[in-house]
Amino acid sequence: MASAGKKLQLQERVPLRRTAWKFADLAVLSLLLALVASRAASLLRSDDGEAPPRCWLVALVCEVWFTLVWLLNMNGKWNPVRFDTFPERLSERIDELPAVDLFVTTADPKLEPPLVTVNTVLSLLAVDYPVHKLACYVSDDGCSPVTFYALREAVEFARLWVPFCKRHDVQVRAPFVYFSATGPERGTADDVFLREWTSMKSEYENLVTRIENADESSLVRRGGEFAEFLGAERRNHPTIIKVLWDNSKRSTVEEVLPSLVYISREKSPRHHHHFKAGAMNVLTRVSAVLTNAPIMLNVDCDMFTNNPQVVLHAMCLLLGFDDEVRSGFVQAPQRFYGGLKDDPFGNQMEVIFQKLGWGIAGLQGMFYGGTESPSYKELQKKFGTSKELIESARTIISGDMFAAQTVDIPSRIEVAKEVSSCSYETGTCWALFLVYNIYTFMEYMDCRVSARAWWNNQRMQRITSASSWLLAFLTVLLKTLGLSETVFEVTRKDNKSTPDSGDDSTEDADLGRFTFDSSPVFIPPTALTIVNIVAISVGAWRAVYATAEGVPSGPGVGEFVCCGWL
Ligand SMILES: O=c1ccn([C@@H]2O[C@H](COP(=O)(O)OP(=O)(O)O[C@H]3O[C@H](CO)[C@@H](O)[C@H](O)[C@H]3O)[C@@H](O)[C@H]2O)c(=O)[nH]1
Ligand SMILES: [Mn+2]
Repeated sequence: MASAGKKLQLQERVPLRRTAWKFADLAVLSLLLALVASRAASLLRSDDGEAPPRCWLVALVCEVWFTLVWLLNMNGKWNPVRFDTFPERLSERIDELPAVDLFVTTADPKLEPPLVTVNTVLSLLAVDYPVHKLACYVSDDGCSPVTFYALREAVEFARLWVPFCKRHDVQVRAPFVYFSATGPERGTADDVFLREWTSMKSEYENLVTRIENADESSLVRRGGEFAEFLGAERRNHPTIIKVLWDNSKRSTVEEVLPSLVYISREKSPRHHHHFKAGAMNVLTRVSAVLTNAPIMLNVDCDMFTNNPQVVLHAMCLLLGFDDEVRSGFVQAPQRFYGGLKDDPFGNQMEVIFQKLGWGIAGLQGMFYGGTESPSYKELQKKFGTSKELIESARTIISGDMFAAQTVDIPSRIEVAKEVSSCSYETGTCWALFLVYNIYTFMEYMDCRVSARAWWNNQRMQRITSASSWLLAFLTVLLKTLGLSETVFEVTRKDNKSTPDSGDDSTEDADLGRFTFDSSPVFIPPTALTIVNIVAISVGAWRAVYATAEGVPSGPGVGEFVCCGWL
């Protein structure tokens, strides 16, 4: 037992070397400083008592801001570390392991199909951890009898699925992913396995059919367990709590399933429900009176654990320090399943998670991503409200603060147009432009993310910073001034595990494309594009005119490249 000798180390903090990157960091920084210095100098120099052009000031502000962001970014990435965990060493401390409450939130049976939530729950029920120390709570803000029914059916399936996964050491325990592979992962030589695999697959298909055919009104008419859903309006109903599986009385090692509890918290038009945060608070309170585990793990309904040992890995980090207070939560990196090839929408964040995530881990510990994060409940309560702060800090530090650049480049172009004879731009600006882009490109190569993905991310950064970030800024401004309320729209989820293998060819063709609708979110980037196209056309005309007339006042190559790049 553990007391018999010195406990084996559960985790190791491995510093990652990045000497060459540090030089690159400094190179970009010195170019930025040189640019700011020369901009400031030329502003001061502006002779004849004439006021310097206003856009020069704007450019200076943008460049200073960009330099500041770079400085923060650089600091965040400076000394990255990786944490290696040794879950096998926990085997001798099994009795000491703390209980864990697993939380899943879902909000809308249409946008978040119950089958998606069911898969998340199944992958959690099947994790490698002492079963009687686990309890899973599902919060349903949709107050949907279909979601409840789906979970009820899922329990029956789980009684077969969980032992199957553990017997055969299945790696991905979300059935929709597991069965989307062409055949059983193991060699066909194993007869028993093959038979079980085939029968599990057909059990799962039956489950899918039952859930997909479930119909709200006929479920409610069934009465019994469903009676409480009768007349329950989504935004106005009392709390519904249902224990779908209870292993508290039978806490033997043979027990196959963790407890599973369904909760649809009370809603009333008179009280704000605070979206996911509100749901999490209710989950914390309900679990406190039922199982009251010291640790909780929070997962959104469209996620699953891709590693059955995830809770054990987390324990290595939560218990692995001499002073346990030092570790308040563990953040698993988000990997996207069914993500499109080459990240056309720039939202897979692989490079950010690796570069900045490990960097921040080296400073003080990972930032809180809002999900996939086992944590001590006490700390959660304490810092719960500061999540926005942490997230905004993340955005501020993150490498994609290109927002500055989007404002930056056009203003620089304006400046350049007024004084095209000014020559410093050719030096510092070009070097900065090249070094900066090569730097971000190399980061993608380093993380083994394709060049295409880099390009797509560059594009999307321009679009998001000019659209959603700009509007988000305005929204926060309006909210702060008390002029409007923020609304949260749940994003649509589906459970296709391989988007590019579907047979709906028209839908496939549109997968990597942007869908434009009437949303005002598209106005700013479209306006910017038009302005730049006009600028290029006018510039081209002026360049041709200037060459023809022999007057040296046409725009330079820099202007064209910058306009095009933007
Ligand atoms: O009223 C609500 C609204 C949402 N949710 C749940 O909250 C989660 C996140 O909602 P989603 O629409 O998927 O938003 P995302 O933009 O994907 O959320 C990301 O960003 C959020 C805010 O930072 C984090 O909380 C999430 O974990 C993270 O996945 C989902 O499980 C929802 O079911 C609720 O429970 N109640
Ligand atoms: Mn989500």
